[in-house]
Amino acid sequence: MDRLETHAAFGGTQEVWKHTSEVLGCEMNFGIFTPAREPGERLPVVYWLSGLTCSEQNFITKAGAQAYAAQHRVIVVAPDTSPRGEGVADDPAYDLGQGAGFYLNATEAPWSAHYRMHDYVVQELPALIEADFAASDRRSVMGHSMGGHGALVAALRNPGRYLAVSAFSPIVAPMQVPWGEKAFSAYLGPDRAAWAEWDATALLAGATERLPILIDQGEADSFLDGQLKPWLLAEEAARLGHPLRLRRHPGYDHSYYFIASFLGDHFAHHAAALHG
Ligand SMILES: N[C@@H](CCC(=O)N[C@@H](CSC=O)C(=O)NCC(=O)O)C(=O)O
Repeated sequence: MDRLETHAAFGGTQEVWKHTSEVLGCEMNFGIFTPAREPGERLPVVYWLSGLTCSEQNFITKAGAQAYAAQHRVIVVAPDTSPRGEGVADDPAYDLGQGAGFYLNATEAPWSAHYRMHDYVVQELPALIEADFAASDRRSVMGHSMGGHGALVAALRNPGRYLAVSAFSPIVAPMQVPWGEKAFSAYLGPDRAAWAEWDATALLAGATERLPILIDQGEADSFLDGQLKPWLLAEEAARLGHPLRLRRHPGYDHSYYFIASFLGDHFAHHAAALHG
């Protein structure tokens, strides 16, 4: 494992590391912010999952997360959004292939050779973080757009693994929107029954844990009506009695300006559970 960057920030350290992922079969970068801590102290970890076209850099450079992580004494880990490299399948479109891993385990060639982002972010990366950094095994997950979908699905598929979950502008029902239909057709094939295992709205009825969900959504988001449709998850949650808070914000778009505006509320939500 190689450290590519280190920067002092808010009394702690923002780093970027490169490592070889056995699960993905390629080299991967991730960002990790570690607050100031006592010698030997281990801190809980917030995993951030980014959206389409992102690398590990977008969140660590644009969201302003380090101030909140330092305030709440949590580590923040931000992985890349797909396997990468010359030997990894890709597509010229921004919403498929490298930069668009959708946090699932692909079953269809050529994608199945490397695209196992669910197992990477849920299993392999936390195991590395908890072995090689000052991290405890108290975890939470949040994300944006495709990464919001990833956060919701990671929590719903893995009861007991995360103490909190939240999302900004998530793709809540990928089976019902063009981004998800395109990616799931490629990565999972034509059987829509297989798709349901990676769709938060479809998974909610079978959830064995009622972990509260916090969602923030901008009303000036150009993807809101076509790709995101957060009301689909909110309606299903209401039907099932699953705790979900959907906050709609007039004037805010899909960008990191929106994320930065409300990220402090998400850190407070996560920290309450992680330190509780
Ligand atoms: N067509 C656009 C779409 C890319 C985009 O908006 N990406 C978002 C996430 S969208 C859902 O997953 C993003 O986070 N972009 C990075 C950023 O720093 O803003 C395009 O190709 O630009």
